[in-house]
Amino acid sequence: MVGRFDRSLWEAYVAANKIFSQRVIEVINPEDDYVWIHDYHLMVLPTFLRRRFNRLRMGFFLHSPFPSSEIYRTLPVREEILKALLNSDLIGFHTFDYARHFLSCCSRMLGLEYQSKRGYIGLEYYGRTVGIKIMPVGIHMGQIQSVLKLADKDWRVGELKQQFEGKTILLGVDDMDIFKGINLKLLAMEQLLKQHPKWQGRAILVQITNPARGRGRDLEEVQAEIQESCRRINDTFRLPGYEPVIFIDRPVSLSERSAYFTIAECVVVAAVRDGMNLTPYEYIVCRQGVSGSESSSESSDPKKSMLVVSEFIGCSPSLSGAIRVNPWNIEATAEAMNEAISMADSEKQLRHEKHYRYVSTHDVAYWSRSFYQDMERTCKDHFRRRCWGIGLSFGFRVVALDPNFKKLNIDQIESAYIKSKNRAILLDYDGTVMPQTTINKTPTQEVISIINTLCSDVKNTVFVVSGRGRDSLGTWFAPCQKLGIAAEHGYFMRWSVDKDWENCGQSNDFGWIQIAEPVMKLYTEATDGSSIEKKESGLVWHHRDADPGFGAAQAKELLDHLESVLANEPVAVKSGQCIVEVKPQGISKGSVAEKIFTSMAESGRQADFVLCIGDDRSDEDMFESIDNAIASDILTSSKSVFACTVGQKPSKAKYYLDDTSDVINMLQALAEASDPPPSP
Ligand SMILES: O=P(O)(O)OC[C@H]1O[C@H](O[C@H]2O[C@H](CO)[C@@H](O)[C@H](O)[C@H]2O)[C@H](O)[C@@H](O)[C@@H]1O
Repeated sequence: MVGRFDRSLWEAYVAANKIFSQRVIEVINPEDDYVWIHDYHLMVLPTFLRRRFNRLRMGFFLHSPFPSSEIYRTLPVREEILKALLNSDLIGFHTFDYARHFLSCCSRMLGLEYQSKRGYIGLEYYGRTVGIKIMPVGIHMGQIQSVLKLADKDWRVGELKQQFEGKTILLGVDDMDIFKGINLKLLAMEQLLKQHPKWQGRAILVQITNPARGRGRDLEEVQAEIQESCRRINDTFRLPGYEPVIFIDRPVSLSERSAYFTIAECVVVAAVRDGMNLTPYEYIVCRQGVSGSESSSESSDPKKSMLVVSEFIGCSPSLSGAIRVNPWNIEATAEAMNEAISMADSEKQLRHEKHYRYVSTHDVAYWSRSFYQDMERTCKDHFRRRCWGIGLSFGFRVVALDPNFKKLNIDQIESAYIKSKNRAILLDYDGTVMPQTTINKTPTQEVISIINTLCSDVKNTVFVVSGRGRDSLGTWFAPCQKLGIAAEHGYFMRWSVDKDWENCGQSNDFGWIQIAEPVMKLYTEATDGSSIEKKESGLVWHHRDADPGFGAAQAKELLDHLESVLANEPVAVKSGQCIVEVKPQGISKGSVAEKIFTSMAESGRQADFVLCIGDDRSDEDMFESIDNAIASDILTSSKSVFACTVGQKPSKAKYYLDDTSDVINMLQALAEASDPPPSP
């Protein structure tokens, strides 16, 4: 039966996490301590701790699988859990698959894209970079090695060797729960004896099963199935002095378990889901043995071990010498078991050596050191940044900003505006004065009126600087007679309606379109919802209407593809908001800004006030050009330079506004502070 979501259970879970947070808060020193939270029981704890301490250094490690977004998205509290985890600084997973599922949920449900920088994966979340760590946990080498030295283990090894003399032991060690695939393993054993009769009377499956920790009908059904399979297999294949399945369902100490590992030719894990599963690691270390142990298996003979492991468990990717199986495929698992126990000793030894090298170096101490180092790196700027918490309940998050990155204060810019005499006002279009989500891209009457008021102040030089084509911009802004327009990132420029368009391109060679267009078409055909926009000077591939994850992945691939095929062409390939664009070399919003500042300076009206505002990567070129213009004295360095990005994100701009409505409000304030047009 599929369980329904029960809100009261969720509330109890949240309440338990809250109580946990209160205890943690009592004991930590938030300035010095690192907090490392473990596993699914405490997934919303980061929010409770972050609410209390904005700058607390906090990591989270999930020891269980993170489901694929197709499953996760059915959860009624899906956003709450993701947002809570994102209040940590570093989120760890055992495998790339689990991390990939989490990242894809963040992309699909929260619209967050991850970036990989120099090998580290990070998610930008309100100015904080949340690190993603992929590192499977290891075992405690010291603990196992000390158990291996115990006399009672040696004694038990001796007993077992006697008991199973001449037999080949396949071993299973699992908890009794519904995910461990114990019955699938028994069915595979039965199949092995049928498919390969030579093992009848010789191969034994010893299945150690730790007593169940839970209860319920599902578990009872699984237990009944297991009992029935054991009975059937033994009734069918039993011989005098031979039981093919030995089922041990009592608590087994680590020392006794080690003895079983020592005598087993192969360990089989058939779990259908398991976060990690360290049984194979323990087995490998026990088969290696330690010097000082008396049991003969730990002689100086070459060591060997064999593993058959389910591909659905976290340790599977790290065990490259194991035979990996889909445990639901009984025949294939039986074949893998046969292959494992029939393999030549030399091959078993090589596989064992490879595994032992990995397991002994990647132990639990290595894992925790590595996580801690990544936490240190991820949190290194915590106390330098300005942080504040916003949002209620699970919407709570901390906004962190570089100390030099401030929200644009309207009073401050207005006062600088009033004091200045020559102003340069450069406005991006999409995402700045026009919301990205609006379908009708024609500017509103309000925008036209504000821009017209700004243009009619003789102190102002106002430009719309956009990636869009000159036809649409020219039509939309026809009522703004004095407005300058830079279209297609500045390939075309016009200083006012009564002036001609200038072509600023350095080359008329558009042969590259023959190369770029077929590549873009290929991606368009392969990516449902994507399209190509042809501009006069460039080509744009749009993926806003494609599946978010697939579109973003295809965009990365396309960018790479175009860069390589166009390497010798006079073009630049850039990505932007849901676009990949090819445009002529030397054309950028940065050069537009430079031209405007230079022209103003040359006409004796050097700008003493600059407002430059945009939201996208192409606008960063404008922000950068301001610094260059100051360095080359085209602009004077004064406090009246306002480079502003829309949305809080890493930027070369010193200021930000939250969204387009903030931009319009700010421009409205400047319009109100403007001088009226001179009387005719
Ligand atoms: O420089 P901007 O004014 O910010 O213009 C950049 C691009 O704007 C247009 O694309 C944007 O709007 C599309 C919807 O109409 C949207 O799907 C896309 O994601 C946005 O980036 C324009 O189509 C591009 O040519 C411009 O480069």
